[in-house]
Amino acid sequence: MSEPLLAFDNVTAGYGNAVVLDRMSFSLRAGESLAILGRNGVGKTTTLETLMGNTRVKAGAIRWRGQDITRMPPHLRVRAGLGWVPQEREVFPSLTVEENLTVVARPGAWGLRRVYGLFPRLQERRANYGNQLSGGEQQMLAIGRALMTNPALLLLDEPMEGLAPIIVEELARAITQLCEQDGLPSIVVEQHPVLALRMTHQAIVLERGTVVHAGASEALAADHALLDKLLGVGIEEVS
Ligand SMILES: Nc1ncnc2c1ncn2[C@@H]1O[C@H](COP(=O)(O)OP(=O)(O)OP(=O)(O)O)[C@@H](O)[C@H]1O
Repeated sequence: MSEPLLAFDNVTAGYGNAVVLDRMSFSLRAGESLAILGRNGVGKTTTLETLMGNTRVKAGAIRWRGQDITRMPPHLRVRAGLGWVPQEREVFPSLTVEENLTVVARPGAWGLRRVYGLFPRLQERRANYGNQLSGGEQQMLAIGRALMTNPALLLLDEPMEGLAPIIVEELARAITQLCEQDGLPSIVVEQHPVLALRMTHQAIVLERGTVVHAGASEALAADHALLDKLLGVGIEEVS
């Protein structure tokens, strides 16, 4: 089998002396999307932070496109193709939508026109400032901005958090389109398993910083008893 796009190999990592990830292993193949699920505080965000180089790795290795990036500084990881959409969105408030997008642009297939095609709402709001946007629009802008860097992998940390159901649907459609039609792999950290499993090919479930389940998203979504066991999701919530 060919080398995975991304692999965590027994990664132990945390903040200072605190260990959050405990010998974590998982991999992602090219063209696939992965959901990272788990209850509060199990290390989902820390997994993305570790991938971006923002934690202290004590043991194990991270390989990206065949290269060991375990010790690579964060800015070089961005240059190597990791596109990070932080949970806080971090839209620049005093720049317009269009400026927010163009300020980070790097050459590649993604440009303004394509981002506006994915999120027509951003085009309508292109002259508005970051601080004039709704939460949903900010999230679209955060994703659009990551796309403008022309990443090879998109990392989304709880993209739906706090958003109205209609916006959640719009974002879910866009994220699914990115992977299915545009062939852009993604990792989605989500509190809501049903939504995350719908948008992804593969899923891992974490408990106390380690992977306790790995498999196809569709299979996990259909196994209500397993979902309940792993995540405490009642059957009524998954139907
Ligand atoms: N910057 C930090 N410094 C120290 N400890 C941290 C830091 N960020 C997170 N932690 C701790 O790491 C553990 C895992 O947190 P993390 O945010 O990765 O979990 P999560 O699964 O994403 O949770 P949630 O769904 O609540 O966001 C928690 O115990 C948290 O308190």
